[in-house]
Amino acid sequence: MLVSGKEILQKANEGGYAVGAFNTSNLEITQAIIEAAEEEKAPVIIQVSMSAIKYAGIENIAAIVITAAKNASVPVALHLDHGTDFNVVMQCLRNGWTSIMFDGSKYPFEENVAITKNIVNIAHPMGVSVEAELGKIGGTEDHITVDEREATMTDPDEAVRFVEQTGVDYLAIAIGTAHGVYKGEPKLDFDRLQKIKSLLKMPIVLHGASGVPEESIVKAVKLGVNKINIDTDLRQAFDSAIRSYLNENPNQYDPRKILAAPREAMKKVVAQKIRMFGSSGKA
Ligand SMILES: O=C(CO)COP(=O)(O)O
Ligand SMILES: O=C[C@H](O)COP(=O)(O)O
Ligand SMILES: [Zn+2]
Ligand SMILES: [Zn+2]
Repeated sequence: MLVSGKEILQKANEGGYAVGAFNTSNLEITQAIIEAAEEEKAPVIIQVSMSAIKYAGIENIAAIVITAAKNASVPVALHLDHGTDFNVVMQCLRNGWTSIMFDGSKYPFEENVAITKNIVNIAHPMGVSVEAELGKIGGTEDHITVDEREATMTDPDEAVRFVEQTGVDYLAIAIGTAHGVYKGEPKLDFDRLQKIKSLLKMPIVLHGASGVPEESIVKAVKLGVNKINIDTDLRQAFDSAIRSYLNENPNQYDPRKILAAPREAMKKVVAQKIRMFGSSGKA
């Protein structure tokens, strides 16, 4: 069933577990996510970035995810990942998205508040939930020092003011994770997470969670993370499965046969993450 992001994440917050938010850009990734969630009897969030929307076409990807979500036996939300363009946010609202992230982290605080608040005012009457980002979650390839990374982390008091002024439903925070493939082991600022959760008590979102060791994920969930974003781990599962399939079957040219192996590999990763996040059996 297709539901709002808030419906899924409020329950996760009350129950002390996290829900996986997996990025899709096509049919096979969407099938892998939904099939794994159904087998695990878990709620799930399927998210589409602006570049994925550009790749697939907004109506195509909406039709794929919304149809699959409506037919699913578990709650599914369709979420815009890192929306930075007001017009794209409006297009998603018109095309049936049930959750929106407005990422205004590149703006000064007041400007981020103003744009986010405007989006909340439009989305909420439509039953659509809103995620915002405070602090900056960069990429692993951003060449910044540890001190610089620290300076981009979410300030707990600022987070309180931000949520009060915008009315967002969940907040993405920067506590040391980054998008993409980690070079070393990521160091998470758990004290900062604990402080933010104790002040806000709302669902907290962790971006850049691919490649973060299981014990850190489990600790982050215990301290109040309720939405965990995974993209890179699925891309890598797709990549290695399709390469080995084609190595072993060099004469295969049927796309359906070629894509079956990576779809299965991604499904296994999604199921394993769902169990790690504690949302198995929570549908
Ligand atoms: O945060 C993400 C999407 O918003 C995904 O992060 P990863 O690159 O670690 O998978
Ligand atoms: O946060 C970034 C996500 O992994 C989406 O990446 P993308 O913009 O390449 O689709
Ligand atoms: Zn961001
Ligand atoms: Zn992200």
